This record gives sequence, C-alpha cells and structure tokens, in this order.
Amino acid sequence: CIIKKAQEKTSLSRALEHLLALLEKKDPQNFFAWPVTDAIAPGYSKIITNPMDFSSMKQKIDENQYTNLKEFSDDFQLMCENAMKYNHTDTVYFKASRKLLLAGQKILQHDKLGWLLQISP
Ligand SMILES: CC(=O)c1cc(-c2ccccc2)c2ncccn12
Repeated sequence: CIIKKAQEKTSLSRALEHLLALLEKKDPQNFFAWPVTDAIAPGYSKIITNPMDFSSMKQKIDENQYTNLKEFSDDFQLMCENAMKYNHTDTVYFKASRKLLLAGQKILQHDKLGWLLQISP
C-alpha cells in the first residue's frame, strides 16, 4: 500500500485554512461545500470546464498546491463564477454565488491581509 506522506503545514497553508473557514461561513446552505454533480445539475460537466468547490480548495491547501494568496483567491472567484455561468439569474444558486463572491472579496482584500500572511505576495 502507498502511504500518503503528510504534507508539512506551512505558515501559508495555516493562513489559507483560516481564510477558507471564513469563506465557508458565508455559505450557510453549503451549496459550495462539495463538487456539483451532473445528477443534481443536468449537463453541468459539459458547461463548466473548470469546476471548483470548497472541499477541493481544502485539498489543494493540504497538498500545498497554492503558492500565494492570489492563486487561492482565483479558485474562490472561479467557484462563484461557475455558479453564475451555469445557474440562471432567478435561481437560489445564482443569487447565493453573487452574495458569496461579494462577501469573499471583502475578506480577501489583499491590502487588509498583509499582516495575516507576512509572506511576500
Ligand atoms: C453551486 C451550484 O451551482 C449548485 C449547488 C447545488 C447544491 C444543491 C443542493 C445541495 C448542495 C449543492 C446545486 N444544485 C443544482 C444546481 C446547481 N447547484
């Protein structure tokens, strides 16, 4: 059996885990917690070529796949934009994604996070 090497926790991954927790709190219905399946969203995988969700972002943090805040923010933006692309404007999912994007952008404002990251951007 292949034993997965535990990735060491870097100060960046600890900071991103903290930010992820703040962002997840802005999605109380957990619409963005797990990958969207074609079962719940017909044709989703045909329309959305780069899917993203909070669980995938968590996995990328744990595997040290983010090297800076912008890469993390870009995945958050992708997740919200996917929902605004697939869902019509009059759906709970479109409305929730727009609200989540605005709330998340306030949290991720880089200028206010310098102290948290103390890491070159
Ligand atoms: C994020 C998104 O597009 C989404 C989440 C969900 C969702 C629904 C219930 C439970 C969890 C996610 C969904 N359902 C139908 C169409 C789209 N969605």
